[in-house]
Amino acid sequence: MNKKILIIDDLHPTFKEKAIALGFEVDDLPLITRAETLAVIKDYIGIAVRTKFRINKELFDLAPNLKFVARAGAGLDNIDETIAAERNIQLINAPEGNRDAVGEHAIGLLLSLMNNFRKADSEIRNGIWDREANRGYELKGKTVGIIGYGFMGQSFAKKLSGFDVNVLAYDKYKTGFSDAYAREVSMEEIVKHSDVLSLHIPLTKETKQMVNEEYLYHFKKPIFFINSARGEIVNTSAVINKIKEGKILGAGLDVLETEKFPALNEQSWFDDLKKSGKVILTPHVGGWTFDSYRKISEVLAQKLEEIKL
Ligand SMILES: O=C(O)C(=O)COP(=O)(O)O
Repeated sequence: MNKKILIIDDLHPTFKEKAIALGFEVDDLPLITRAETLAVIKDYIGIAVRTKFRINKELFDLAPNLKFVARAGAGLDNIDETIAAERNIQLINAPEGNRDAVGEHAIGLLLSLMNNFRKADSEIRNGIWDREANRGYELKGKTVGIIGYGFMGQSFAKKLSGFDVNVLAYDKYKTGFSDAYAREVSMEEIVKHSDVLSLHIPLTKETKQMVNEEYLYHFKKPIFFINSARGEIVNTSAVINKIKEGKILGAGLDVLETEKFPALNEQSWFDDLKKSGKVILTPHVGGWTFDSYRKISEVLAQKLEEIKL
Protein backbone atom coordinates (compact mmCIF):
# COMPACT_ATOMS: atom_id res chain seq x y z
CA MET A 1 0.00 0.00 0.00
CA ASN A 2 1.27 3.52 -0.79
CA LYS A 3 1.90 5.34 2.47
CA LYS A 4 2.10 8.95 1.36
CA ILE A 5 1.11 11.88 3.57
CA LEU A 6 0.67 15.45 2.36
CA ILE A 7 1.31 18.25 4.87
CA ILE A 8 -0.38 21.43 3.60
CA ASP A 9 0.18 23.74 6.59
CA ASP A 10 3.01 24.92 8.79
CA LEU A 11 3.61 22.04 11.24
CA HIS A 12 6.57 21.61 13.58
CA PRO A 13 9.05 19.17 11.92
CA THR A 14 8.49 16.56 14.65
CA PHE A 15 5.39 15.31 12.86
CA LYS A 16 7.20 14.77 9.59
CA GLU A 17 10.21 13.14 11.24
CA LYS A 18 8.08 10.73 13.22
CA ALA A 19 5.90 9.90 10.19
CA ILE A 20 9.01 9.05 8.16
CA ALA A 21 10.28 6.89 11.01
CA LEU A 22 6.93 5.07 10.93
CA GLY A 23 7.46 4.24 7.25
CA PHE A 24 5.38 7.01 5.67
CA GLU A 25 6.55 9.01 2.72
CA VAL A 26 5.90 12.69 3.49
CA ASP A 27 5.49 15.67 1.20
CA ASP A 28 5.81 18.77 3.37
CA LEU A 29 4.32 21.59 1.29
CA PRO A 30 3.11 24.31 3.69
CA LEU A 31 2.69 26.82 0.86
CA ILE A 32 0.61 24.56 -1.41
CA THR A 33 -2.62 26.16 -2.65
CA ARG A 34 -6.05 24.60 -2.58
CA ALA A 35 -6.06 24.09 -6.36
CA GLU A 36 -2.65 22.39 -6.22
CA THR A 37 -3.82 20.21 -3.34
CA LEU A 38 -6.92 19.11 -5.24
CA ALA A 39 -4.76 18.21 -8.22
CA VAL A 40 -2.51 15.85 -6.26
CA ILE A 41 -4.60 14.57 -3.35
CA LYS A 42 -5.47 11.30 -5.15
CA ASP A 43 -1.92 10.07 -4.46
CA TYR A 44 -2.16 10.35 -0.68
CA ILE A 45 -3.52 8.20 2.12
CA GLY A 46 -3.20 11.01 4.65
CA ILE A 47 -3.37 14.79 4.77
CA ALA A 48 -2.14 16.95 7.65
CA VAL A 49 -3.80 20.35 8.04
CA ARG A 50 -4.37 23.25 10.38
CA THR A 51 -7.07 25.63 9.18
CA LYS A 52 -5.74 26.72 5.82
CA PHE A 53 -8.87 25.66 3.97
CA ARG A 54 -11.90 23.41 4.25
CA ILE A 55 -11.44 19.69 3.91
CA ASN A 56 -14.82 19.07 2.33
CA LYS A 57 -16.69 16.95 -0.22
CA GLU A 58 -14.89 18.54 -3.15
CA LEU A 59 -11.57 17.41 -1.71
CA PHE A 60 -12.79 14.01 -0.48
CA ASP A 61 -14.27 13.27 -3.95
CA LEU A 62 -10.81 13.69 -5.45
CA ALA A 63 -9.12 11.56 -2.78
CA PRO A 64 -10.05 7.89 -3.33
CA ASN A 65 -7.03 6.68 -1.35
CA LEU A 66 -7.45 8.99 1.64
CA LYS A 67 -7.55 7.07 4.94
CA PHE A 68 -7.02 9.85 7.45
CA VAL A 69 -7.00 13.57 8.08
CA ALA A 70 -4.57 14.74 10.76
CA ARG A 71 -5.70 18.09 12.19
CA ALA A 72 -2.78 19.88 13.81
CA GLY A 73 -4.92 21.63 16.40
CA ALA A 74 -8.19 21.08 18.24
CA GLY A 75 -11.21 22.33 16.27
CA LEU A 76 -12.54 20.07 13.52
CA ASP A 77 -14.96 22.63 12.12
CA ASN A 78 -12.93 23.05 8.91
CA ILE A 79 -13.35 19.35 8.14
CA ASP A 80 -16.59 17.80 6.91
CA GLU A 81 -16.82 15.13 9.60
CA THR A 82 -20.00 13.54 8.23
CA ILE A 83 -18.52 12.79 4.84
CA ALA A 84 -15.30 11.59 6.41
CA ALA A 85 -17.27 9.15 8.57
CA GLU A 86 -19.32 7.91 5.60
CA ARG A 87 -16.11 7.15 3.74
CA ASN A 88 -14.28 5.62 6.72
CA ILE A 89 -11.72 8.41 6.68
CA GLN A 90 -10.31 8.67 10.19
CA LEU A 91 -9.81 12.02 11.88
CA ILE A 92 -7.09 12.65 14.41
CA ASN A 93 -6.55 15.98 16.16
CA ALA A 94 -4.32 17.31 18.90
CA PRO A 95 -6.18 19.31 21.57
CA GLU A 96 -3.77 17.87 24.14
CA GLY A 97 -1.08 19.93 22.39
CA ASN A 98 -2.67 23.34 22.78
CA ARG A 99 -4.94 23.05 25.80
CA ASP A 100 -2.38 24.72 28.08
CA ALA A 101 -1.96 27.56 25.62
CA VAL A 102 -5.73 28.14 25.45
CA GLY A 103 -6.21 27.88 29.22
CA GLU A 104 -3.44 30.38 29.92
CA HIS A 105 -4.58 32.75 27.19
CA ALA A 106 -8.13 32.76 28.57
CA ILE A 107 -6.76 33.59 32.03
CA GLY A 108 -4.73 36.37 30.45
CA LEU A 109 -7.75 37.85 28.71
CA LEU A 110 -9.82 37.65 31.86
CA LEU A 111 -7.27 39.32 34.15
CA SER A 112 -6.58 41.97 31.51
CA LEU A 113 -10.29 42.76 31.22
CA MET A 114 -10.89 42.83 34.96
CA ASN A 115 -7.99 45.25 35.40
CA ASN A 116 -8.49 47.37 32.27
CA PHE A 117 -4.94 46.66 31.08
CA ARG A 118 -5.54 47.50 27.44
CA LYS A 119 -7.51 50.69 28.07
CA ALA A 120 -5.26 51.97 30.87
CA ASP A 121 -2.14 51.35 28.82
CA SER A 122 -3.50 53.21 25.82
CA GLU A 123 -4.71 56.10 28.02
CA ILE A 124 -1.26 56.61 29.52
CA ARG A 125 0.29 56.54 26.06
CA ASN A 126 -2.18 59.34 25.21
CA GLY A 127 -1.32 61.45 28.23
CA ILE A 128 -4.25 60.41 30.47
CA TRP A 129 -3.64 59.40 34.11
CA ASP A 130 -7.06 58.20 35.34
CA ARG A 131 -6.99 55.88 38.33
CA GLU A 132 -10.71 55.92 39.05
CA ALA A 133 -11.82 54.91 35.56
CA ASN A 134 -9.33 52.05 35.66
CA ARG A 135 -10.27 50.59 39.02
CA GLY A 136 -10.47 46.82 38.56
CA TYR A 137 -12.22 43.79 39.96
CA GLU A 138 -10.68 40.81 41.73
CA LEU A 139 -11.26 37.28 40.56
CA LYS A 140 -11.28 36.04 44.15
CA GLY A 141 -14.75 35.08 45.29
CA LYS A 142 -16.29 35.29 41.82
CA THR A 143 -18.21 32.55 40.05
CA VAL A 144 -16.77 31.47 36.73
CA GLY A 145 -19.10 29.65 34.32
CA ILE A 146 -17.46 27.40 31.76
CA ILE A 147 -19.44 26.12 28.79
CA GLY A 148 -17.87 22.96 27.40
CA TYR A 149 -15.73 20.77 29.66
CA GLY A 150 -13.40 19.11 27.17
CA PHE A 151 -9.65 19.60 26.95
CA MET A 152 -9.90 23.39 26.76
CA GLY A 153 -12.58 23.93 29.42
CA GLN A 154 -10.73 21.62 31.80
CA SER A 155 -7.46 23.39 31.18
CA PHE A 156 -9.02 26.79 31.91
CA ALA A 157 -10.63 25.42 35.11
CA LYS A 158 -7.32 23.99 36.28
CA LYS A 159 -5.48 27.26 35.65
CA LEU A 160 -8.16 29.05 37.70
CA SER A 161 -7.55 26.87 40.73
CA GLY A 162 -5.19 29.30 42.46
CA PHE A 163 -7.62 32.21 42.32
CA ASP A 164 -10.16 31.19 44.99
CA VAL A 165 -13.05 31.22 42.55
CA ASN A 166 -16.18 29.13 42.36
CA VAL A 167 -15.94 27.28 39.05
CA LEU A 168 -19.11 25.91 37.45
CA ALA A 169 -19.10 23.92 34.23
CA TYR A 170 -21.80 22.82 31.83
CA ASP A 171 -21.27 20.33 29.04
CA LYS A 172 -24.19 19.24 26.89
CA TYR A 173 -22.51 15.96 25.98
CA LYS A 174 -21.07 14.84 29.31
CA THR A 175 -22.31 14.14 32.80
CA GLY A 176 -20.63 13.11 36.03
CA PHE A 177 -17.52 15.16 35.32
CA SER A 178 -17.22 17.26 38.48
CA ASP A 179 -13.59 17.26 39.58
CA ALA A 180 -11.23 19.17 41.84
CA TYR A 181 -11.42 22.18 39.50
CA ALA A 182 -15.09 22.58 38.54
CA ARG A 183 -18.56 21.58 39.64
CA GLU A 184 -20.92 20.20 37.02
CA VAL A 185 -24.11 22.26 36.78
CA SER A 186 -26.98 22.90 34.39
CA MET A 187 -26.95 25.74 31.86
CA GLU A 188 -29.59 27.46 34.04
CA GLU A 189 -27.19 27.52 36.97
CA ILE A 190 -24.40 28.97 34.83
CA VAL A 191 -26.77 31.71 33.69
CA LYS A 192 -27.99 32.38 37.22
CA HIS A 193 -24.71 32.48 39.12
CA SER A 194 -21.86 33.42 36.79
CA ASP A 195 -19.77 36.57 37.04
CA VAL A 196 -17.59 35.28 34.22
CA LEU A 197 -18.63 33.29 31.16
CA SER A 198 -16.00 31.45 29.13
CA LEU A 199 -16.74 29.39 26.02
CA HIS A 200 -14.88 26.16 25.32
CA ILE A 201 -17.20 24.42 22.87
CA PRO A 202 -16.69 23.46 19.24
CA LEU A 203 -18.41 25.25 16.37
CA THR A 204 -21.25 23.03 15.14
CA LYS A 205 -24.67 23.62 13.57
CA GLU A 206 -26.04 23.64 17.14
CA THR A 207 -23.57 26.10 18.62
CA LYS A 208 -23.49 28.57 15.72
CA GLN A 209 -24.84 31.92 17.02
CA MET A 210 -25.66 30.28 20.37
CA VAL A 211 -24.52 33.33 22.32
CA ASN A 212 -27.05 35.83 21.04
CA GLU A 213 -29.30 38.57 22.53
CA GLU A 214 -31.75 36.06 23.94
CA TYR A 215 -29.10 33.89 25.56
CA LEU A 216 -27.30 36.84 27.12
CA TYR A 217 -30.56 38.39 28.29
CA HIS A 218 -31.05 35.62 30.85
CA PHE A 219 -27.82 36.20 32.78
CA LYS A 220 -28.68 37.45 36.23
CA LYS A 221 -25.44 39.33 36.93
CA PRO A 222 -23.22 41.51 34.74
CA ILE A 223 -20.52 39.26 33.32
CA PHE A 224 -17.03 39.30 31.93
CA PHE A 225 -17.18 37.30 28.72
CA ILE A 226 -14.32 35.29 27.20
CA ASN A 227 -14.38 33.60 23.82
CA SER A 228 -11.37 31.53 22.88
CA ALA A 229 -13.45 28.87 21.10
CA ARG A 230 -14.88 29.99 17.76
CA GLY A 231 -16.16 33.41 16.72
CA GLU A 232 -19.22 32.14 14.89
CA ILE A 233 -20.67 30.79 18.15
CA VAL A 234 -21.26 34.40 19.14
CA ASN A 235 -23.44 37.15 17.73
CA THR A 236 -21.01 40.04 18.08
CA SER A 237 -23.68 42.74 17.75
CA ALA A 238 -25.47 41.21 20.74
CA VAL A 239 -22.25 41.35 22.77
CA ILE A 240 -21.81 45.02 21.85
CA ASN A 241 -25.41 45.77 22.85
CA LYS A 242 -24.91 44.05 26.19
CA ILE A 243 -21.71 46.01 26.79
CA LYS A 244 -23.66 49.22 26.13
CA GLU A 245 -26.41 48.10 28.54
CA GLY A 246 -23.80 47.29 31.20
CA LYS A 247 -24.74 43.59 31.21
CA ILE A 248 -21.34 42.64 29.85
CA LEU A 249 -18.57 44.36 31.83
CA GLY A 250 -15.90 43.32 29.39
CA ALA A 251 -15.34 40.95 26.48
CA GLY A 252 -12.06 39.16 25.71
CA LEU A 253 -12.25 37.82 22.18
CA ASP A 254 -9.48 35.70 20.70
CA VAL A 255 -11.79 34.59 17.91
CA LEU A 256 -14.21 36.68 15.85
CA GLU A 257 -17.34 35.99 13.86
CA THR A 258 -15.35 37.07 10.80
CA GLU A 259 -11.59 36.74 11.02
CA LYS A 260 -8.70 38.38 9.22
CA PHE A 261 -8.40 41.50 7.12
CA PRO A 262 -9.78 42.85 4.85
CA ALA A 263 -13.03 40.95 5.60
CA LEU A 264 -13.04 42.24 9.18
CA ASN A 265 -13.17 45.85 8.01
CA GLU A 266 -16.48 45.12 6.26
CA GLN A 267 -18.27 44.03 9.45
CA SER A 268 -20.85 46.45 10.86
CA TRP A 269 -19.80 45.57 14.42
CA PHE A 270 -16.06 46.01 14.00
CA ASP A 271 -15.97 49.76 14.63
CA ASP A 272 -17.86 49.35 17.91
CA LEU A 273 -15.45 46.63 19.04
CA LYS A 274 -12.46 48.80 18.22
CA LYS A 275 -13.85 51.83 20.03
CA SER A 276 -14.90 50.01 23.20
CA GLY A 277 -12.59 50.27 26.18
CA LYS A 278 -14.25 47.12 27.47
CA VAL A 279 -13.06 44.82 24.70
CA ILE A 280 -9.74 43.07 24.25
CA LEU A 281 -9.02 41.45 20.89
CA THR A 282 -6.34 38.95 19.92
CA PRO A 283 -5.92 37.39 16.45
CA HIS A 284 -6.84 33.72 17.15
CA VAL A 285 -3.59 32.96 18.90
CA GLY A 286 -4.95 31.36 22.09
CA GLY A 287 -3.84 27.90 21.01
CA TRP A 288 -0.91 29.01 18.96
CA THR A 289 2.19 29.48 21.12
CA PHE A 290 5.82 28.61 20.49
CA ASP A 291 5.28 25.76 22.94
CA SER A 292 2.05 24.41 21.47
CA TYR A 293 3.52 24.50 17.94
CA ARG A 294 5.85 21.68 18.99
CA LYS A 295 3.43 19.88 21.34
CA ILE A 296 0.68 19.70 18.69
CA SER A 297 3.05 17.94 16.29
CA GLU A 298 4.23 15.53 18.98
CA VAL A 299 0.64 14.60 19.91
CA LEU A 300 -0.36 14.20 16.27
CA ALA A 301 2.65 12.00 15.56
CA GLN A 302 1.76 9.84 18.58
CA LYS A 303 -1.80 9.43 17.27
CA LEU A 304 -0.47 8.63 13.80
CA GLU A 305 1.43 5.75 15.33
CA GLU A 306 -1.77 4.40 16.87
CA ILE A 307 -3.94 4.78 13.78
CA LYS A 308 -5.19 1.52 12.16
CA LEU A 309 -4.73 1.59 8.40
O1 LIG B 1 -6.63 24.27 17.61
C1 LIG B 1 -7.57 25.00 17.27
O2 LIG B 1 -8.74 24.61 17.21
C2 LIG B 1 -7.30 26.37 16.92
O3 LIG B 1 -8.19 27.19 16.95
C3 LIG B 1 -5.96 26.73 16.41
O4 LIG B 1 -6.16 27.13 15.09
P1 LIG B 1 -4.99 26.98 14.01
O5 LIG B 1 -4.79 25.52 13.80
O6 LIG B 1 -3.77 27.64 14.59
O7 LIG B 1 -5.49 27.70 12.80
